[in-house]
Amino acid sequence: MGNDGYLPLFETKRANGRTLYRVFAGSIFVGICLIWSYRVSHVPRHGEDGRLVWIGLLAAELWFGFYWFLTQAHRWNLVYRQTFKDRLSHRYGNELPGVDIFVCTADPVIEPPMMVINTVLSVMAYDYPPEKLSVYLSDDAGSQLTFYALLEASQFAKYWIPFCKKFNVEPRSPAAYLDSISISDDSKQPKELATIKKLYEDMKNQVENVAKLGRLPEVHLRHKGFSEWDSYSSRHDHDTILQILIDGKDPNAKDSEGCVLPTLVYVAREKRPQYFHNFKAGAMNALIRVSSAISNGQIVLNVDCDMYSNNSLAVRDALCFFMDEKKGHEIAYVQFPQNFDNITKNELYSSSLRVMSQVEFHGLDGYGGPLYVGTGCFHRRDTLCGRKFSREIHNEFKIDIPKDREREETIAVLEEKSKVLASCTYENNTAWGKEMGLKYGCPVEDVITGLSIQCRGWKSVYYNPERKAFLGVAPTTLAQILVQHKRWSEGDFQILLSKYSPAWFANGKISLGLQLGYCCYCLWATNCLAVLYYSIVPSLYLLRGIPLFPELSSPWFLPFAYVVISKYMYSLAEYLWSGGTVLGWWNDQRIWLYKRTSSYLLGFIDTIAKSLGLHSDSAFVITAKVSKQEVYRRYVKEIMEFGDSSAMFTALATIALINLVCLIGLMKKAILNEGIPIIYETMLLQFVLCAILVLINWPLYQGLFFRKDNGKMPKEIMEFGASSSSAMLSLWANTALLNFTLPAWSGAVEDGLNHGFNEPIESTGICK
Ligand SMILES: O=c1ccn([C@@H]2O[C@H](COP(=O)(O)OP(=O)(O)O[C@H]3O[C@H](CO)[C@@H](O)[C@H](O)[C@H]3O)[C@@H](O)[C@H]2O)c(=O)[nH]1
Ligand SMILES: [Mn+2]
Repeated sequence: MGNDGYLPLFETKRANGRTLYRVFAGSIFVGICLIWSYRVSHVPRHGEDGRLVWIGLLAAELWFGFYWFLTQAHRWNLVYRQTFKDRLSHRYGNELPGVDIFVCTADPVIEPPMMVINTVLSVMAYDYPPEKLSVYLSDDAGSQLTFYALLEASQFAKYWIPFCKKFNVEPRSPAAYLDSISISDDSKQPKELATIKKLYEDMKNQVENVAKLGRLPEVHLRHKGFSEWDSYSSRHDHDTILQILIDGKDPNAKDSEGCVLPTLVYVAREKRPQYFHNFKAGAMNALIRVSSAISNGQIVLNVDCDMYSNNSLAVRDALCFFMDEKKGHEIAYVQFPQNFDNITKNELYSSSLRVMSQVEFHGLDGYGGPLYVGTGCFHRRDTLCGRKFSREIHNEFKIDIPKDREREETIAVLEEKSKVLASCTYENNTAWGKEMGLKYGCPVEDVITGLSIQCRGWKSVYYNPERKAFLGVAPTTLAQILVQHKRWSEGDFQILLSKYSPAWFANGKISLGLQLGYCCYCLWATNCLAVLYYSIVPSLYLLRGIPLFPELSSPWFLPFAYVVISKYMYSLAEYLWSGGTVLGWWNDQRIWLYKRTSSYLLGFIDTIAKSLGLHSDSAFVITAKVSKQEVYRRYVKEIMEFGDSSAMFTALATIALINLVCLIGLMKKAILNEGIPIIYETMLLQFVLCAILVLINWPLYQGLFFRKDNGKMPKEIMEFGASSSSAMLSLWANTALLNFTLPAWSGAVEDGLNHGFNEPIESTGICK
């Protein structure tokens, strides 16, 4: 309670142990400075072997040190939030603002309609006055199948919502709920459970049958909504399709218990080949306009079609922030973490974003608020539409409860009026996509939009309650995760170079901590250079016997050892605190490397090419939400999936092979020359680096050499990786260029080994 007796609707607590953490971080910083001093004071003289490479290492270490500094913005000032929903209910009762919920989908094959309608049903069943809830589904594929599924869902909702309320069901996605309970003949189970399950199964069978057949049976086509497809040519060329499936204001729209139902609307905005549609940002902006004509809720929740609501009270949680009388007026959006319900124990692809949601976002929250990450986020409608913050703003939720709930116009008129708002030309010569709504031109429309809102003076809040508010589908193959991270790293890097850059545009508009926090993500892509360098060059020099790090007996060894060991011990501890396992952390380190040497590399190249005008807007590759059974089985068993060919795999395979050859070459050399103690003394760090790179790449070697299943590395990658790594090695070894064929590769390896083994090395190497 405040001094004036005011009971806030939420409280904010700073994390314990911050001083301890800061002392620890300070000690690492000292270590980093010592590493830098070592590099600067030991540069080989002009003409000496390894001078250039040394300068490269200095650059890489300066980068790593600088980047480490940026990551401190995520850890320096963690805060945790707590809401008081009982106070909200007590103070406001049912006098709550309207909430419009936007669900986006874009492809009925990779985002199956059953998944989409489960998400829709879960948000329709929020514990919130239904007359104030409206759900909009944006379908960028304009798919009849998705529309049909939604139509079915609108019928099923009449039974599902009262069932949820009567039995206080959680989660309110029917699939997730029914999967979580076992249905038995047990008489203790209510008979309603069996009934609802049967209804759900019937609906599922119907939808899946229609999907299998690829067309709708005659009887279904009778619904007037399907006539909207009469003028439809393709998903890239059609009129706006808009159907109000449930009108919450219609006195006849009641559930099976006679209670009001939330409004439910299907929208496929107009698409024409000559108009660029701006992906999800375009879909969201169309929804903002359409919903303003139909329900105009003051709060907008946005979820991706795979992110079902796992906590029916989340709307009330969000309102505790917006409606707090003292601080609520500053808050533009409340972001919940992205959580997933298909994460395996040790997360082979590190797809849970665990540390980000358990640590980093709490850190950003301490500096003014988290990024907007596109899903699980509640916005004020007006801030999303470009409103600036001003001190005069006070809580101004208009809680009007219309006595007469009937509409002045007919649904048909309203539908026609709303269609115009979703047309291709509506945005011509307007501020939409620039100063209004979500921003266009960036593959991470969410982050850039959130940043611009914060730059207009608003704060945001990160709320990470114990019971997860949303659960989605994480990528289940290596290729998917790499492609997703390419999009993210590329988009974030574009933001850095854009006019909204957190580095300069945000100066003075948001706190320095938040600026650094944003830069940390915006510089993901740039990490590729230093990591590539570090994961190739020291190993090549190891093979040649040229030390690049201090010897074990040198005092300079200590800062290296200290920084590496303490940084990684801390990272392990952080991962475990965040709920992960030791093996999960190890997998996370692997994906850390893979992302940097493939996704970020391509993201970096594409962004540079784009800023030089060499290629146009980047596409939005939608993340698949279903996989073949066989692939899924491997995912559950945590067996890495390579399968299809991908340029990114080539980069990974090349690096893995180079390190393998270097390590084998070194071992051979050491054993034959009895040089192990010398390596230990002179090149321990380099050896450890190379050995860890080999160890961490183990699943990749398995995929390349040992696996027989369909998830193994494709042959082309094997060939290409082998030739590119042998080319690099042979260039390096200065021997004749090798043939780029597979059989020759073994020869290349042999050559590499022989070279390392036989040739005396000029500089301080061990083979002198
Ligand atoms: O043209 C498009 C492309 C995508 N989407 C929808 O956008 C959402 C996100 O797409 P997804 O492929 O699942 O991307 P993710 O990488 O999982 O998405 C994260 O990153 C995106 C930005 O890169 C954000 O838009 C998302 O909200 C965020 O969850 C999905 O619901 C799609 O249906 C559209 O509506 N129209
Ligand atoms: Mn997604």
